[in-house]
Amino acid sequence: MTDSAPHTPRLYVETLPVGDIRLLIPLIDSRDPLLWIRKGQGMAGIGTALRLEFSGESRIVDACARWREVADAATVVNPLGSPGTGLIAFGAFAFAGDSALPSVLIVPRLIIGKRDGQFWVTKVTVLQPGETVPGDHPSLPAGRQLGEEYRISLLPGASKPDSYRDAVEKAVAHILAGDLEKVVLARDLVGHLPEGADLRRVITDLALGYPDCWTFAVDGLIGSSPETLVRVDHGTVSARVLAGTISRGRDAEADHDQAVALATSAKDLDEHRFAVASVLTALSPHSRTLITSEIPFTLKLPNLWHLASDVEGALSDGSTSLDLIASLHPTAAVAGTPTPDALRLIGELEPFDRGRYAGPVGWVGADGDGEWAVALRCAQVAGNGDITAYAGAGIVAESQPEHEFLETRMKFRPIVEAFG
Ligand SMILES: C=C(O[C@@H]1C=C(C(=O)O)C=C[C@H]1O)C(=O)O
Repeated sequence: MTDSAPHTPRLYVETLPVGDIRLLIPLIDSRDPLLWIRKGQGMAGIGTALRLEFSGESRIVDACARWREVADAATVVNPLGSPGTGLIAFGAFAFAGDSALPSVLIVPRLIIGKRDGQFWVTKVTVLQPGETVPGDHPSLPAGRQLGEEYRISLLPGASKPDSYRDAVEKAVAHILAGDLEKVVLARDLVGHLPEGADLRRVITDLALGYPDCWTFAVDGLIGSSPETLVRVDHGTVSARVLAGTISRGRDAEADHDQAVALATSAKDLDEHRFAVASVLTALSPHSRTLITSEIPFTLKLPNLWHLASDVEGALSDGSTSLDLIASLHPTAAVAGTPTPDALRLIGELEPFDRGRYAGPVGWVGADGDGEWAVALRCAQVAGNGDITAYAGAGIVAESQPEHEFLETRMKFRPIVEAFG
């Protein structure tokens, strides 16, 4: 844990219901946006009341413990009690324990939320010694117009197209040799953000283009993910597992044929089976009532079809959403099977640090409830404006390098188009 604060800050958190908020994106910072929305609902954050950093293999477990201390020490005035109200932290965790990028939990100074016809503002104050109540109450900030339009091309980074195809070939050879069953290999694209560029433009494009996905912005990690790693809400747990992908068809008939081809593809069903099994194995110690359908369904996104399975259950051990992401990450949808062998091969074949790509991104509340997605279809924007986008594909025995390369190209589309 890199957060070395000797004491736990005392947060004073006050939520107030407010009138209709039409749009959240105009409210957030143009260069350091904090956001979590789906179908226009969710939370926006402004400023930083508290930033906790974690690293190493124990980064998620450390975050669980530290968050409990922070929540226990906080005074929360919250007349609403619904998800996202009161004290929350936005979070993004690195995929790997040896990543150079820290994992973070960020408590904003101001949180603005909308959900199921309810609108609220939460103000977070770090109390000074002796202080018991801050002077002022939460109030709605004014939105600001988006900055000028810009277009950025994202080009191959450390992983060039040919080296990606080679890596897939090597991975298939390992699988055929019996070293492992599945590995997810990613590649990267890079670009640079112009001085003064307003990231809310990219976020608006993602949110409008992919309304059914989680559009997120946390510590420079920006994207729109279709995959719910885990959601905890008053004792219930749910997840949406995705693995298995095919392109959309050119017209309605071809599109339908593509969905049928995906739903009957032995290769994709195999990939999917590994992913569902890894989620069930991770969640079953925490829930005795997990339900998932026998066969996956096809999920239609603007850029592709996925095989999907929803998992749901009642929590039997009071786990928080952070406890569960510690158990779940990394799933076979983004690492492979068996996990240790897949991680070793990723380290060997991917010529870059994944950073927070394919790690958990989301939010946690004071009671531990929260929503976490797998950070996919995303890019990390560094403080100096450097942009790195990532996309990967699950490799199994039947995988073909060119096919997997084209699959990553489809998965890059949301982020490439939002910047481009
Ligand atoms: C690895 C990614 O996606 C994951 C891999 C998938 C697959 O291999 O079919 C599908 C959805 C995701 O679980 C990515 O988008 O980068």
